[in-house]
This record gives sequence, C-alpha cells and structure tokens, in this order.
Amino acid sequence: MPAEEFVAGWVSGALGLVLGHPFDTIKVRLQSQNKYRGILDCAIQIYRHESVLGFFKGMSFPIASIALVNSVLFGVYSNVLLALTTTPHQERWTHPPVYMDVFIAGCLGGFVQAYCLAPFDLIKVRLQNQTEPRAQLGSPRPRYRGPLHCMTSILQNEGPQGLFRGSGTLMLRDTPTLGIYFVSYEWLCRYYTPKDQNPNSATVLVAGGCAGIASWVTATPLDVIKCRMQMDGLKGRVYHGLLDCMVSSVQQEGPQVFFRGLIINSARAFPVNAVTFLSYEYLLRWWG
Ligand SMILES: C[N+](C)(C)CCCC[C@H](N)C(=O)O
Repeated sequence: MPAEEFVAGWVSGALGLVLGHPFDTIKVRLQSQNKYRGILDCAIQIYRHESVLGFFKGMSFPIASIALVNSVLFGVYSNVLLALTTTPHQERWTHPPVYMDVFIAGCLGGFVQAYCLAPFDLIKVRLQNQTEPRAQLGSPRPRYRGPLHCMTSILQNEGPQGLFRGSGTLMLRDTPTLGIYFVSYEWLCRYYTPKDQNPNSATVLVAGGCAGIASWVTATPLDVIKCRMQMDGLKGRVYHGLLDCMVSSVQQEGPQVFFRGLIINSARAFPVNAVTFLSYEYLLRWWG
C-alpha cells in the first residue's frame, strides 16, 4: 500500500540519522571552530570532555523533522515510480524499472522533499553556526537560544518567507542529486544480484552506502552555496542571489571552496544511507 512506503521512509531515515549524527557533529565543529587539528583530534576531544553523549548533541530537532522529510522523499519516489511503471514494490526486482523512470521519480522526490526540509535545514544551519560558548555569566548571549526560539525570531524579523531562505538553492541541490541517489542504488543492487532475485542484505548495505556517497559528492558544491545563502545578511555579508554568492565565494577562496566538507560528508553518507536503505527494504518486505 502506498502509505507503507511513507512509514518505511520515516523509520529508515530516523535510524540512519541517529547513526550519522556523530559525523554531523564533527563536521559542524570542524567548520565552525578552529581548535581542532582534524577529524580524529575532534572526535577524541569530544569523547574526553563530553563523553559519548557529546556526539549526539542537538539531535532532537532533526529526528522530529526526518519523519516528514524522509517519508516524503521515499513516499513520493516510490509512488511516482509505481505510477510510471505499475510494478508494485514486491516485484521491483523481478520486473526492474528502466533507469530513466528511477531518475525521474528520484528527482521528483528530491524536489518535493527540498521544500519540506528547507525550514528545518535553515534552523539547523543557523544554530550550528553559533560559535558562542554555552551561556555563562557576563558572556555574550547567542542570538538564538534553541530551535524554537530560532524559528520564532526568524518569523518575527523576516516573516514566513524568511523560513524558506536558501530553499531555491536547496531545491537545485537536491532535485538532480536525489535522482543520482536512487539510480546508483538501483544500478549497484542489480549489478551484484543474480537475475530475478532480491538483493541480499550485504548488497543493500553497500549499494545504499555508495548511493549516499555518490549523491553527496555531487551535492557538495551547492551544499556550500546553500549554507552561505541561509546565513545571508547575518554575518555582515549580503549576496545578490545565487550567482553572486557563487562568484564571490570563488573569487575570495578559489574553486576549492566548492569541496568544503566533502570528506566528512562522504564518511557520514556511507553508514547513514546503508542503514536507511536496509531498513527501508526490510520494512517493505516485512509488510508486503
Ligand atoms: C541529496 N543529498 C546529497 C543532499 C542528500 C542525499 C541523502 C539523504 C540522506 N538522508 C542523508 O542525509 O545522507
């Protein structure tokens, strides 16, 4: 049933997110603080000073929003594919859809999810970019006190459209790269699976992980620009649109600016998407 595809998308997204959150925390710390010498040093310092829990800071808001975002992505993807091919999920591997249909369904899924993700992603990025230490007496107070406060102040200062700042760039980032995501997953599964069989768990894990990397590698240039657009105007920098942001970023920092965070994004993408696809496939088989 189509609704099951949404629920499977939600649960699998949440599992992937929990697994990937430590990587995300390291990424954010490396991007916004200069006190770490690299990925390993950052991980060791977090563990020493904050224990394992330090890696899971700020996870509640993404967990709440992943329900909407991932169920929309997988739900729209599966249902568009169903409409294009009329093959139900149970027969997906015995009657495989053509790659063009997979790509179109993935792009549409990406397009719709981008607009659901936009406000949550904006709040996450704004909070992650606050480098002030935790509130101490006499220390400067951070602009936002938490996700809800961040949301209400954006609404007050910038109006409802403020919550969608950077959403056009987010849409450009996610539409083609989620097409690539599902095509790479399908291609790898088919490549390693004998004809007319379901892919086994190891295949699903590796194909899901690699699909995540392929998608993030292609998404990283616009990911950098999207982040800057979401911070537009806050740190004294004002961009006149997407193109201006791209041009001035390259002028100031060289073309390598488009690859910021690529390694940690890819390291995070493998486990997150391996688990996402494994649980998605198993939930649907279990219900099927
Ligand atoms: C399209 N883009 C690369 C941005 C995301 C693709 C993978 C989505 C997954 N929920 C994750 O967080 O890794």
